[in-house]
Amino acid sequence: MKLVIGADHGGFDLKENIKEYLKEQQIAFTDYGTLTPERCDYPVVAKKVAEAVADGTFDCGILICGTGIGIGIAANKVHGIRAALCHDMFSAEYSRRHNDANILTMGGRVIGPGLAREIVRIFLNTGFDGGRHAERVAMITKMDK
Ligand SMILES: O=C(CO)[C@H](O)[C@H](O)[C@H](O)COP(=O)(O)O
Repeated sequence: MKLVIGADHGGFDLKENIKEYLKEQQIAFTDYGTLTPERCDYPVVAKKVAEAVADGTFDCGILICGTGIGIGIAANKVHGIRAALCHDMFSAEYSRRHNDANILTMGGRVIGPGLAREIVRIFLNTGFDGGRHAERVAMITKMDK
């Protein structure tokens, strides 16, 4: 699985923490920034990460801003992206099982690293259920065009 991660300044600290977790778990990833805690614009990193997932460079992504909302709104503008804001484990599981989410978004000013790590673990280890959910996801993809 090829994974890309990105954040703005509001998600920087949580991104760094999640990177440590991924290293501990020996999960390879690429960091598309931001690489410092200086203020920056979340649509820029959202676009970079979302386009790289949409074109198949990566299988999935993790995007973090202050709330997880703005970066997810921006990512979902890219055709083929299903970015899901998850701040609990149930949502993380079902964003994969029912929505085939390909980007997880979280808010670094909303949740702590312990919960965020669990959310990442579930997101990365849960598959898509397919069936009726695939038909619904196809309807969403059609709306993209
Ligand atoms: O866009 C956001 C809200 O969805 C993010 O939380 C940003 O990180 C936040 O807006 C940044 O705000 P700041 O006042 O520039 O730090």
